[in-house]
This record gives sequence, structure tokens and C-alpha cells, in this order.
Amino acid sequence: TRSTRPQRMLKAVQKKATKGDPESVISAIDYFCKHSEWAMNVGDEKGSILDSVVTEVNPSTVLELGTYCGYSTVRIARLLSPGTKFITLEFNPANVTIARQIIAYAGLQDKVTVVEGSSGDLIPQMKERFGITTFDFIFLDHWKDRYLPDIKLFEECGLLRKGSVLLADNVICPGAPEYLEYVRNSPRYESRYYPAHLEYTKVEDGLEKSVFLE
Ligand SMILES: Oc1cc(-c2ccc(F)cc2)cc2cccnc12
Ligand SMILES: [Mg+2]
Repeated sequence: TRSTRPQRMLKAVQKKATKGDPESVISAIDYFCKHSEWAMNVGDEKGSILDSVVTEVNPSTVLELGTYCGYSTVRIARLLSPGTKFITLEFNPANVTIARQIIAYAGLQDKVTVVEGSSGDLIPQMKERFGITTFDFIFLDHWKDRYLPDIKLFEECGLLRKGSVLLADNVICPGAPEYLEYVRNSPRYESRYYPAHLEYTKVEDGLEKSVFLE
């Protein structure tokens, strides 16, 4: 039967990238998406903004919502200090399988735990299952209708501390209007928009960075 796009992306990484070299894995995926098949990775333009925010925050605990094939997981993990606790959640088991192989190809398998399941189910389990008290940095890149319920879940579960940084992809395209309205109007967050484009296209998109103030 026909292969899937994530499977073809993994093959491209194994063919083009150097084992143990995260930069070459990132480049191989970007090349695949620009010259072979578009895929919903955060991409190089928004990825550079992600890099700069991760570097600025220098987090000790990180959560990513929406692993997909592990492109942003590799971008984040390659920048983390030793001993950082990094968890990424993915609900699609086929994506989990591909992401684990791409992360391992980059040599970053010891830096991150890929957990299969839905964010709504897993967020309340973070403390008991992974010994997390609060997250310093959260990257939201899953289904857009989950952004708002999940940020409320973070608050309810006491997973945010003063200064916790949330960075959300796709706030323009596909769009997360309710989430934007919430973080931009809530007195509990300081929000800033980073304009960019939908990965590998000229379509307008951007990232929203929100700092928890409580
Ligand atoms: O970066 C993303 C982009 C899109 C997307 C799909 C089709 C389009 F025509 C435009 C945008 C979906 C995502 C779903 C989850 C996480 N990220 C996404
Ligand atoms: Mg995205």
C-alpha cells in the first residue's frame, strides 16, 4: 500500500541527513517540504523565531503540544541545556512512530520524551506521571481548537508559574481567534505577536508569545 507523507519525510531524512547531526535533519526536512511535498512543520522562518525564544527563556522544563514528525521537537531539543526535562505530546500513533525515529536520527532521543495521547487527557497527568511542578516553556502546535481549553487546563492544574512562556504556532493560519482574544485581553498574560508566514509559503501567519504574570 502507498506510503504516508511522514514515512516519505523519514526516508528523506535517512537519505539526506547525517546521523547525530540535528542541523542536517532540520535542513533535510525543510528541503523535502520545499522541493517534494509540503508538510505542516513549523518550518525555517517561524522555526528561527522559535529558536530565539527558546534560547532567551533557557527553560528547565519544556512541553510541546503536537509532535507531528518531530521537526520542532528537534529544533527545541538541540538548544536545551543538559538535564532539561522536555516532554512532547502527540495523539496520532503513526506520527509518534515517525517522530521517535527522526528524533533518534538526530541523536536527541535522550533529551525528550514523546508521549502518545491527547493533550486534554495528558496535561492533568503531568505532575504525577513526569514529576513536573511547572513548565518554563510551552510550544502549542496541535489542533487550533485545543489551544484555549488547554491553556485553561494549564492554569487549573497549576502548571504555570510567574514568567512561564507560551508560544503558539498558526495563530493566523489556520488561526486560533478565541485563544488570541483570551491571551491578549487577560490581565494574567503579557502577549506579543511575531509576524511571519505559513511554513514554506507566502501566506501570512505568525507566532503569539504569552508570558504568565500571576
Ligand atoms: O503549522 C500548521 C499548519 C496547518 C495548515 C494546514 C493546511 C493549510 F492549508 C494551512 C495550514 C495545520 C497545522 C495543524 C497542526 C499544527 N500545525 C499546523
Ligand atoms: Mg503549526
